[in-house]
Amino acid sequence: MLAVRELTKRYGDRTVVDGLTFTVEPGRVTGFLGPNGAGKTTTMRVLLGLAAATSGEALVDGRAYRDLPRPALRVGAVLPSGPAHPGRSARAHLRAKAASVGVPRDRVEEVLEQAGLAGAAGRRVGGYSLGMRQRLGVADALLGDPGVLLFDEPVNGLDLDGVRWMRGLMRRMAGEGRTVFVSSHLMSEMEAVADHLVVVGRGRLITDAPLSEVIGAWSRTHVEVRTPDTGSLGECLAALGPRVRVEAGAGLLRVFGPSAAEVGDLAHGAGVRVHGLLTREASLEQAYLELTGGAVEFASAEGAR
Ligand SMILES: Nc1ncnc2c1ncn2[C@@H]1O[C@H](COP(=O)(O)OP(=O)(O)OP(=O)(O)O)[C@@H](O)[C@H]1O
Repeated sequence: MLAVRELTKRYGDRTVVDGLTFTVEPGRVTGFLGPNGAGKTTTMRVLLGLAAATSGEALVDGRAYRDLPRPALRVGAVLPSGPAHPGRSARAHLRAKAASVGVPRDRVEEVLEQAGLAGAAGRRVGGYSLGMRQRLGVADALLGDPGVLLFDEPVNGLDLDGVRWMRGLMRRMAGEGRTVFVSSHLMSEMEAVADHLVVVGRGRLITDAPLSEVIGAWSRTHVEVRTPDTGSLGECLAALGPRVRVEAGAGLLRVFGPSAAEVGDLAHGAGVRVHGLLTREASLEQAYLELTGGAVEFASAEGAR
């Protein structure tokens, strides 16, 4: 289990994590979601003892990382930097680590197998593809058979096979009762893998809730209509009464309530030209945009509009 309590991290006069409190429970995949620069990596680094908290605490199984006896047996992390020296083979790297953390040598072959790297284990890591380096990161994290696993943007740079494999691995690890905490800014990825979400923006907690609850509360299936005559169609829709809600944009209406067929028929009946009609299902992406709209640190001018 992970517990972050009132965690604050400052770099100079910049507060990048700001009084963050949440727990990550075992037996499920918890997604750690937030815009670029929201403080996800920093929080993970504090949990892993790689950065010091300015105040508050970040605990693994009730203790700060530095106070964990044999931490590699408690917590494993898959980080974007990857674990190994490029001149070494994966096997040599893992054997050295096994010796230093007191894990039997046989375990190296097991984790190489689990990570799908057995066939390439004798090759220099410097020649590995990004996907193979990610797999080595997984083998490294699993070496001590830890109950807690952290993944920082684990599918970055992976091909479809790699993405599916990584998803399966995270689900399996949670199914075995481990604590699985995974950061990402990829909505589709989180929707596919997470049971629970911790969403942050500008270092602060935005929400901590089951995935289904986040989608249910912050996103609704609706119909998107592109029309050069938003005014007339908007009026027809408003006449349908309170079961219909309409949001207007430039040449675009978002219609909550009726189906796409109803909206299309209504437009046809009213002689309004429609250039596009699309059902947008409730999704994490929609929910996330609602939730984090005000918290994006590096928005493009287009995004900000
Ligand atoms: N060592 C450091 N010194 C100074 N500033 C830092 C340091 N590490 C991170 N930051 C800043 O802290 C902020 C939060 O960064 P962090 O990497 O934790 O965010 P993130 O949520 O993981 O974002 P991303 O999705 O872009 O990785 C960023 O603005 C970053 O520039």
